[in-house]
Amino acid sequence: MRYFVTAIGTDSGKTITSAILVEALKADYWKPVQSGYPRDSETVADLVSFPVKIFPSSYEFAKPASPHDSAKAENKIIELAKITLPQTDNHLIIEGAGGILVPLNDQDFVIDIAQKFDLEIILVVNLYLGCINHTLLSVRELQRRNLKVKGIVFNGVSNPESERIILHHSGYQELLHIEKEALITPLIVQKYAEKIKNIL
Ligand SMILES: Nc1ncnc2c1ncn2[C@@H]1O[C@H](COP(=O)(O)OP(=O)(O)OP(=O)(O)O)[C@@H](O)[C@H]1O
Ligand SMILES: C[C@H](N)[C@H](N)CCCCCC(=O)O
Ligand SMILES: [Mg+2]
Repeated sequence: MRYFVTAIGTDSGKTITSAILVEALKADYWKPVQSGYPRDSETVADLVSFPVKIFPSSYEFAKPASPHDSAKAENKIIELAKITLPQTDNHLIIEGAGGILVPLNDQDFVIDIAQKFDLEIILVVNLYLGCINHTLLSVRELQRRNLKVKGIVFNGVSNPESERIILHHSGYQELLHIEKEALITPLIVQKYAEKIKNIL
């Protein structure tokens, strides 16, 4: 299995979701493009219960910004052609940066990485007032591109009517709901990994 974890924005819970998926599948992990610190690869390694294989990012930048901007700050340009899928016989969890249409450069977007490698998508939706619109716009773009979507991970304080209308209009299934936790720990990650593993 290879899943590309994307979201309706940044700070949505992609990294915690990725750690849960890595734990559930005992998968390898790859963040193709990383902007800012802490590095998500390190966070995932700290959150899982086993020595996860982490593939190096194709691009890493210091500035915590949109990748096209982080690259520019270092006088670099991200080239989609130079992003190559790590080869592994194991399951692989791939984490995007920010949301779907976050620019890599003046032509390409984060979601083009998933499209290039024909990866199945897991969409993280963090629940806030405004998330319905942001989710349905993201869904429109995923559908316009004919991308295969495994389902949605809801993150945060439950809002049953927001969740229902998102599932209704998207046609996607709910894979998991992550509650607002006081602290994200390896034990919490294991708890959610148990819940999601049979649906992956
Ligand atoms: N359900 C939750 N309960 C408590 N804290 C959470 C929860 N989900 C996310 N967080 C915290 O919110 C912050 C942002 O989450 P996370 O790093 O997973 O976002 P992201 O979508 O991966 O962001 P990026 O676009 O930078 O990769 C982190 O500090 C994380 O620990
Ligand atoms: C630095 C941050 N944590 C992410 N890695 C990148 C978020 C880019 C968001 C760009 C945008 O949508 O305006
Ligand atoms: Mg992240």
